[in-house]
Amino acid sequence: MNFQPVLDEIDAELRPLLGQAGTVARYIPALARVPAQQFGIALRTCHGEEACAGDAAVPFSIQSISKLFTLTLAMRRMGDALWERIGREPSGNPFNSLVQLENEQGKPRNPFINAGAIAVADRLLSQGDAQRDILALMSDLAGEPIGFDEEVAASEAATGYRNYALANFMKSFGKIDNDVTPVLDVYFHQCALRMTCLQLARAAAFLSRDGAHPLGGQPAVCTERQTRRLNALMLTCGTYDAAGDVAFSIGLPCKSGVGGGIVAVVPDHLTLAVWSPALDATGNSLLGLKALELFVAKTGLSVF
Ligand SMILES: NC(=O)CC[C@H](N)C(=O)O
Repeated sequence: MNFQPVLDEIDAELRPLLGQAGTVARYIPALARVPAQQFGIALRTCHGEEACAGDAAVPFSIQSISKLFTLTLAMRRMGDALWERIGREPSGNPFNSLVQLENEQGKPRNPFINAGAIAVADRLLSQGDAQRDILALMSDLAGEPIGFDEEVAASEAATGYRNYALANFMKSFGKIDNDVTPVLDVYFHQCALRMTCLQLARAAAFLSRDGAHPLGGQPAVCTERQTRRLNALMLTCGTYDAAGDVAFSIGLPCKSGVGGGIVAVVPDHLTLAVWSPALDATGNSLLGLKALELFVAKTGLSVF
C-alpha cells in the first residue's frame, strides 16, 4: 500500500484546524514558546518504506514518549525482575498523580506514569551510565545522532517539584535504590530528548517488527514476547488516563508526550509518529489523536 497520499490527505484535512483548539504545555518556557500551528506525521512500514507529511522534519521535545524507550532498555536488561518494582495496570489518574502511591506502598501502577518512569530510571542507573545508554539506544534506533535539549532538561529540573515528590515518596518506601537527585537527572534528560516525527517513526519501528531492529541491524532490540508486552502496555497505559478512550476511538497501542508527540503501532505493519503541540485536557496532542483516528478510518488498520 502506498501511504504517502493518505498522509498528504490527513495533513490537508487537519491544517485548517491548527490553532483552533487545545493549549501548548506551559509549565516550562522552552515548551510554552513552541508555536502551536504545527503538525507533522511520519510512518515506517515493517519492510522499511517511509512516508511523511507536514512538519515531520521539525524536532520537538519527546517528553513522555521517552518512557517507552527507557522501559525497552530496562526490560531488555532485567527481564521479569523489573515487575517486582513496577505494576502493569492503568492508573486512571493524571500522569503526575501522587495519590495511588501511598495506598500501594510506593509501587507505581505502570511504567508510563511519571512515578513508573522514575522507577525505571532508577533501575537503569543501577546498571551503568543511564544517560549515555539512552542516547546510544535512540541514536542506534533512529540511525542518526539524537541529543538532549539541555535547556528543557534544566527547566524540568528547576520546576519538577512533583517529580521530586514522587521520587522521594518511593524512596521512603525503599522502592528507589539510588539517590533521588541522579535518578531525576536521568528522568529530566530523557524527557528532554529532541527528535522529529520521522526519527521517532524509525526508532519505534521495532514494535511493528516483533522486536527486530528498525533498520535491519543486529542484534534484535528485544524479543517477540517483550514486544507484545510493550504494545499491550501502550494500549492500556500509553496515553495517561485517556487510554480507554484512545483504544475505543483509535484502537492502536500509542505513547504520547506533553511536547505534543504520539507514537502509534500497527503490529506487523507499521509505526506512526504524529506531532502537534496543542494538547487536550488529558495532556495528549489534540490534532495528533485526530490524525491517528483519520489514519485508522482511511486505512482500516487496527489491532481489533
Ligand atoms: N506526560 C509527560 O509528557 C510529562 C513529562 C513532564 N516532563 C513531567 O515529568 O511532568
